[in-house]
Amino acid sequence: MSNVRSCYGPSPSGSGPAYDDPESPISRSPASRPASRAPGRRSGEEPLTEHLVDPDVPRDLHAFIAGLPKAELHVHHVGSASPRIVSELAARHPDSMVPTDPEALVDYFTFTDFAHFIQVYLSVVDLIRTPEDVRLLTYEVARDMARQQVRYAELTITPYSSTRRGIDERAFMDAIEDARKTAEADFGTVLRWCFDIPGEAGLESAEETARLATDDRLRPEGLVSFGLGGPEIGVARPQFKPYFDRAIAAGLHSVPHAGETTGPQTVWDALTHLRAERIGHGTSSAQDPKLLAHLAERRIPLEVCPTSNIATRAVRTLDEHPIKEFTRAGVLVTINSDDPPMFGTDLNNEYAVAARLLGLDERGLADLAKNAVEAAFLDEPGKARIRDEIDTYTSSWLAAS
Ligand SMILES: O=C(O)c1cccc(C(=O)CC[C@H]2O[C@@H](n3cnc4c(=O)[nH]cnc43)[C@H](O)[C@@H]2O)c1
Ligand SMILES: [Zn+2]
Repeated sequence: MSNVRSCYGPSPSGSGPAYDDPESPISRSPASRPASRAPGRRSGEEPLTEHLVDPDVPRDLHAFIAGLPKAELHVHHVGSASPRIVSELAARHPDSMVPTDPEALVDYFTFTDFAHFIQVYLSVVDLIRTPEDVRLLTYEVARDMARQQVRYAELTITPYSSTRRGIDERAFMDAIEDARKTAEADFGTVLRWCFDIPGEAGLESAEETARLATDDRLRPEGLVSFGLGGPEIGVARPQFKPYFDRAIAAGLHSVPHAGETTGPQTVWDALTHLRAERIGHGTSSAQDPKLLAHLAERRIPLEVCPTSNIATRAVRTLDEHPIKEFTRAGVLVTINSDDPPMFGTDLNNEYAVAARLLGLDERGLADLAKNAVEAAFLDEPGKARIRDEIDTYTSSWLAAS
């Protein structure tokens, strides 16, 4: 059993904050809620997961993070399905093997290793069977993001997994686009897509993903990048070069996972063969000083997902996470949640983890949030808007302190 539990269980730090989604059937009692934040510091509704409070991070800093406008660059579509969404989908498809009982989900979302995580992940993929399921998932994920003050997110979607399960490709694209536009209008969160190849599914999946991403009749307006996910062991990056070449030629950015569960050579391969512009995880880059120097010099960002790395056992403990080595080497670090409910985290918690591991105060956290804006595949006016929001929020927070 992993020492990191799902959102229903103890915190990554082991101190036991439990999931407190106000809509969750197992919200904590008011008595167990964290003390209220300083009055007048932020407006709007409660953050989604105020429960995730690292005791080593000052409460005020948690409150600052909760209100900080953020961008997220590495977060999976199906992996973002909250217990509330999973329950709703499981109710629609009662023959599914995914438990609906929150207590059972605690164990279900506890992983022995990366392969086990993928096995569980695919059982949740099996819950997405109709275009309406796709629309519901996408829209509700945006709602959850907006509650964490996420202004912009690049959501990694694996269209192959849906089309091979029989969802019509046109209806799939319409569903994500409809959800994207409605969510932006309703919540103000801008969504963009990264279509990823599930590498372990072979070159057939690469062909299908490249086709869906580059066919002008299908390609959704919100698509900005092309990725490669799933297990890395035995799934060499260079074989995907022709598919990335096609995607890049069609104007998409290259953002493969690399160095999550294998060594730094995989990151080099992603850079050399797949022309990666950002690296998903890149955790093992820390083992290769030349690689770190290369990433820093070329300003190739790492999409760091600390809690994910513990949950899948890619890294043993948070204190052993190489994030500090990345920043020390001058690498542009962005903070992300990967598959937040499955890993018992959310983006706010990942910022709190980063604050602790990097010793950041409010200004440091604001800079971290701006790293994600810099690394985003968003136009300059869009970036400037979020940066201004971050600066205004931070200045008024500090002025009130
Ligand atoms: O959909 C299928 O039929 C299928 C068949 C064979 C293999 C696969 C996959 O390997 C799907 C993996 C899927 O996992 C996603 N994901 C989510 N979190 C992570 C992560 O931390 N690291 C790598 N991959 C992750 C990713 O989007 C893959 O496409 C599917
Ligand atoms: Zn990922």
